[in-house]
Amino acid sequence: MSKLSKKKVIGITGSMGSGKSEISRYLRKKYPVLDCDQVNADLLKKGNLGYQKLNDLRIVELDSNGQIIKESLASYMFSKAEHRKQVEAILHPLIFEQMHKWIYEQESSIVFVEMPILFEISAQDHFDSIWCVVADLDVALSRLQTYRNFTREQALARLVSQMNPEEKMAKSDIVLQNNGTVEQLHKQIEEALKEEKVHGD
Ligand SMILES: CC(C)(COP(=O)(O)OP(=O)(O)OC[C@H]1O[C@@H](n2cnc3c(N)ncnc32)[C@H](O)[C@@H]1O)[C@@H](O)C(=O)NCCC(=O)NCCS
Ligand SMILES: Nc1ncnc2c1ncn2[C@@H]1O[C@H](COP(=O)(O)OP(=O)(O)OP(=O)(O)O)[C@@H](O)[C@H]1O
Repeated sequence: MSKLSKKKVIGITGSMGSGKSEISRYLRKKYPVLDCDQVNADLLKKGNLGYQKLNDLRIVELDSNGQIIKESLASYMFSKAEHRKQVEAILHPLIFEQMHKWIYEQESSIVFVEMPILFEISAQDHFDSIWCVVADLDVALSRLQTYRNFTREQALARLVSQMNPEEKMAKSDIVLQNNGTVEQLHKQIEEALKEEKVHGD
């Protein structure tokens, strides 16, 4: 049980393009799932706290509507490790604040939080159990190029700044393999849910 609530809080992590969103989409039929990328996207919207803090530092480019141009923030962040740390130090505390507020508000006894860089930012203590989804690098790159309009170079720049899948697997409670079909992934999710229930509260 989470130290913060009487709910079982399960983190879903994995590298970019590994299949986290597909897992979340499936779980949402029965459980509340929070997407931390979405939380971050909301914080970056014009006028919100993340927007204000980054805009005050003049490190973001704005479009004609005054919204942050994500591509320019991404190239700033992923071009230099210290830039990434600077932006993360601003956004991560805000993301955690939103996450805890959301967990508190849920009525379900099991909730899920999709957090792509959970291990990179040592967020393990926020979760009772951690699921990691992995796909081979070539499989993930090809899915990102086909479905998400990334170039190979853009996808690789983010992937190299993330922890390697072997290390993530070793630190996780449950590993889901996603090199096969979506149906094969769904079967593994059902098995993982059974395991979580056996290990109970
Ligand atoms: C770089 C930004 C502007 C890109 O925005 P965009 O809408 O294109 O992508 P989105 O936010 O959906 O992220 C897509 C993927 O990029 C990767 N990514 C995002 N932030 C990071 C990061 N700090 N380190 C490594 N990879 C990252 C993750 O795999 C993530 O799932 C945005 O991700 C951002 O502001 N990141 C900093 C905040 C953060 O660390 N977010 C992760 C939340 S756990
Ligand atoms: N087993 C699969 N077979 C075919 N396509 C898949 C499979 N799993 C996921 N996909 C597709 O691959 C793309 C990447 O998967 P998904 O969005 O779930 O990954 P992700 O880990 O959430 O990525 P990101 O970190 O970029 O958000 C999506 O378009 C998704 O529909």
